[in-house]
Amino acid sequence: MPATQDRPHATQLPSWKKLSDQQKQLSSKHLRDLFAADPKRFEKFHLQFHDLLFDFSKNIVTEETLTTLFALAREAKDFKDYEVEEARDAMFSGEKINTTEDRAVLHIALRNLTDRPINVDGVNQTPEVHKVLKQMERWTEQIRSGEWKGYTGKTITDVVNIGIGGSDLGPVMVTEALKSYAKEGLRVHFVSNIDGTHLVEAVKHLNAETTVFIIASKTFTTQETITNAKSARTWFLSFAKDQSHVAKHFVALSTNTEEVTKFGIAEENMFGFWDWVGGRYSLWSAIGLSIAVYVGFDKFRELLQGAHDMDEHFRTTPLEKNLPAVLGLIGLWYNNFWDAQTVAILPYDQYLSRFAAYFQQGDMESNGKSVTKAGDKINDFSTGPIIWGEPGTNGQHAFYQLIHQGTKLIPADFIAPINSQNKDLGEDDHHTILLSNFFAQTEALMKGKTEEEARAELQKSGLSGEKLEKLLPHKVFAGNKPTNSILFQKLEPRTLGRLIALYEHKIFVQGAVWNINSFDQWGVELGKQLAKNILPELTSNGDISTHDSSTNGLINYFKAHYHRA
Ligand SMILES: O=P(O)(O)OC[C@H]1O[C@H](O)[C@H](O)[C@@H](O)[C@@H]1O
Repeated sequence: MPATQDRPHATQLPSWKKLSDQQKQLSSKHLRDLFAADPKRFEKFHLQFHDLLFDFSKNIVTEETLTTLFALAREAKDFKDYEVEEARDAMFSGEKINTTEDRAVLHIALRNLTDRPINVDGVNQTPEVHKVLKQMERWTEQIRSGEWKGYTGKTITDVVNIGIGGSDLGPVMVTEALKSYAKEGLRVHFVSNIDGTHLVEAVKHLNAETTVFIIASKTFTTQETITNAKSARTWFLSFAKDQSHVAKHFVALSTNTEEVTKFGIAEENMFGFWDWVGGRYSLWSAIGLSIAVYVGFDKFRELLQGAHDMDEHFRTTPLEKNLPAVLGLIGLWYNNFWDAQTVAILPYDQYLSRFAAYFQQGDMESNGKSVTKAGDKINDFSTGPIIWGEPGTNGQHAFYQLIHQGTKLIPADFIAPINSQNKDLGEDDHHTILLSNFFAQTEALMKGKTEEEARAELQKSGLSGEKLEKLLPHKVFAGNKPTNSILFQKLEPRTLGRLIALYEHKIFVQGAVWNINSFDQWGVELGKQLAKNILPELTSNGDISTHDSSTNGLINYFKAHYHRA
């Protein structure tokens, strides 16, 4: 790789320049015209993978745009180590692509249920992965069958996962998504926030005799998790009294045996994983134990299988037919050439209510970077988008107004099952109503409503003259708002696995084009460091004057009004 001063930026690449020109040409066109000009647009711009249908025809793209995006993904060899396909191969072969932490990135190994060896430093990781899966399976069955008893000999009814970030969001999202597969009489709860309220409210109605705590922390040093775990232990011991009962009620998911043992959890109750599992990619590892116990190990295995299906697709399919690549490159198109700052993820499925929140961490922690892998400051293009969203149709009654008529461009992903898990509720079919909204919204966002159409509508409703003219501009929809539509048969574990892995690899593709490290997260450190300094100041005597006037003012105001007990 050339020295910093000789390295071209992504923006100087031939395809980048072409895309910039194409954007200028396309900005005078409307999606309506693109559809009118080509009746085969849907046929051309959709892909299918097993039960997933990915329609990207309602994007402001032409075949030329896509060809140039694929070219962009393949060039840029001269300023980085890998183009996208090479970067992908490097990940799959266990290379240490997380360069700032000198780690491999192998969540794909966690769902490799085959015997294909995946080596790190010459050591095949597959047998170890399968060993932990076996251990998880055993424990899951013990809990679900009632064989594992609490300290008074009762069957476990409640499992509380204590973790935060990647050790919380994945299990929260997936247990919600697969709720319909849950075992009757076994509940899962999640405690993540250091705010004591979270723990207090979670355990309020639980019985210590029938509750198991899963302490989930890759590092086992995360302040929130360890504090919550200690308080959970205090709560538990206030009933169980005897320290020896902790063994039957606390298990740990971690890479840090030493800290787990120090906490008082026996090694046999620890489920391990490895430094090559990033927190936000860890639901497939032991971190998924709460999922496995809730839905059963077979279903957890199906989830892994689904992700593995997508891994294989991503690994072996040319970019042109590769779902994560197309999703990623279209996202990059808006991010870098249309100045879109955000992406809305809008699942028309109540079970996917935490999907957007999950990928807030997945995407924003991965691609929220402003230096390249080589350490060059990025100041001429934008990296990871802001991810947000809520399930439809709730979002429609809340924030869609801004997507339709605001001044910002918000590309959106619409996601829905074709068949609901819940049918025959009464007179009306909820699911067709739900899906009619999905189709209507994507159509409305694409087409909009012209002034002529709005005028005709107002006239039809009996309005005319000045009244009509006054109202008219408010009734116009510009349209031309891009959306992706993803439909799948039913929210089954295997499908969910495919869907999550699709978004994971989308993040990978974008990070690879931008040449950033999508697998570290140094940005979360500074606040943690400062909080460590501030904590003793909150309980010390007298006013604080070591910070800026705002921070001093806030701390001193807090101290003046805080009552510890
Ligand atoms: O699993 P842990 O080591 O407790 O880490 C939990 C979380 O905290 C960190 O601050 C990171 O930002 C996350 O990526 C991580 O998932």
